[in-house]
Amino acid sequence: MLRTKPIKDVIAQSEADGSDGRLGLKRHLRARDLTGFGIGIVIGTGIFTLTGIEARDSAGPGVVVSFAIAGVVALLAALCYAELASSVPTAGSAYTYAYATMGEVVAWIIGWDLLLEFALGAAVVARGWSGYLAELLGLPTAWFGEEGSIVNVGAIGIVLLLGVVAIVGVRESARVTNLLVVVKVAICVFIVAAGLFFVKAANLTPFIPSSQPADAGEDGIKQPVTQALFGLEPSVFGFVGVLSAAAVVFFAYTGFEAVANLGEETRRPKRDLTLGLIGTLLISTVLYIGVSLVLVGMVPYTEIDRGAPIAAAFNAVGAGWAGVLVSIAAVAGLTSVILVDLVAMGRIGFAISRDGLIPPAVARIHPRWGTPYRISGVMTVAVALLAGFLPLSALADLVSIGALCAFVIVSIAVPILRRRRPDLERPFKVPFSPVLPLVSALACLYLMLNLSVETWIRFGVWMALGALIYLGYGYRRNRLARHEPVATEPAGEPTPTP
Ligand SMILES: NC(=[NH2+])NCCC[C@H](N)C(=O)O
Repeated sequence: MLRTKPIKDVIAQSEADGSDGRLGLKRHLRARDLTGFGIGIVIGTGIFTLTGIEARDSAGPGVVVSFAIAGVVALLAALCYAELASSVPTAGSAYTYAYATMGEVVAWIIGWDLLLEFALGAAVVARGWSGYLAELLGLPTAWFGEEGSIVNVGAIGIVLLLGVVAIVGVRESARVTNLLVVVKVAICVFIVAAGLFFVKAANLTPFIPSSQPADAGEDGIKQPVTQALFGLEPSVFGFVGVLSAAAVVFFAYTGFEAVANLGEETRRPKRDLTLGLIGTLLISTVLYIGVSLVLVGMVPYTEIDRGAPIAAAFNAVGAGWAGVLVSIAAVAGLTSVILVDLVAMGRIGFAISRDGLIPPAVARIHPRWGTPYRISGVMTVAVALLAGFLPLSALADLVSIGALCAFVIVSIAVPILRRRRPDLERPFKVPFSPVLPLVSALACLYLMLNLSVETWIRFGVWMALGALIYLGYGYRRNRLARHEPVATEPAGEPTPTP
């Protein structure tokens, strides 16, 4: 279980599989596309809905500080990702780094965790997408996400449609994503610029309302683990509220890691992955702080709308036309989130099955499209079913805990890889290692602990399921266990098993 996959094999494999002319993934992407993918997956439901809920219920105008805190933590993790991704550009990202540094069982945990994050990320956002679309076009909500309806046709439709785009090619996906990103970023900038005229200083005081007792849910399962552990009275507002809001709005930053899964499809991975990762985070942090500041400045926090806070804020100041623009941005934004989630999910599944921890037959790359079409196809259908039939709104926190868990491992992997393979070429290095990577790991862990008891329980159930699959299949059947070469076979044609 602790066996590691030698880093030279990882590199040889990603180079062989990724060179054009073979049946590998195709190298089409440039730094601009990577940043497009990054912003494509990052800016979405988080800023358009969570901002309102957390300002109203947990942090007040201090939600701006929550976004700043979450942004700094995400940036630290992105620096760690940048070091690993630029020195070992592989489709598996965190999963592969863990395989090379901490051993197979940790790698599997992370791989399984990432599948949760990306599949559920796509499904949760598809739900939100459907609701926004129905509102924008006045469609019958019974089919588009009304509470209690049996099937959500809109969510299924968008997932299948974008699944096809993801399978047909990474270049096609990049084009669609870039277009959507331009629309949503332009509208976000507009929101900030237009909203500034309506900001009232009075709305910003008190900036962090004083603390108040909170509803902890039945058996206290809705309160943050930190409060439950130390037996604190559940509370909101005050700095405690700002911190727990930071853990929730962290969702808005999740997904940037998808950039690191595109290393085998990038022309100059060593340079461009770093640019894509850090560029994505800087741009989104600035936009988030701007948008959230304008929102809490426009409306007293006690009157912020929970469903569509930004559009409602413009309505409240008599600029209802801006609300339409905001809805367009939300639909464009959510579309790109789902698309990039589906693209990345295929790459993670591909990397895991290439190693044989799930059946290797699904790792095959399509000869013309250059994408892992089988695994992407299977997982797209699974996501469509999840999005169509399960009540998902409560599961966004599960996406965040999945992301944070991966970030903890990736941060720890940085100093480990520096010791174990000191000679590895590192185009980008995290400054002040091991201090900064450790701070990053602890900060992510702390945010995890600020998520609710309920979320931890659900996460535990998913991980236990993963452990069963590993023991039942992956542990025995994978390539390292069977002493099969991992680097020499031409991609796309799995070695016939005797
Ligand atoms: N892989 C993921 N984490 N996907 C979900 C991304 C969600 C995105 N950050 C948003 O605010 O809408």
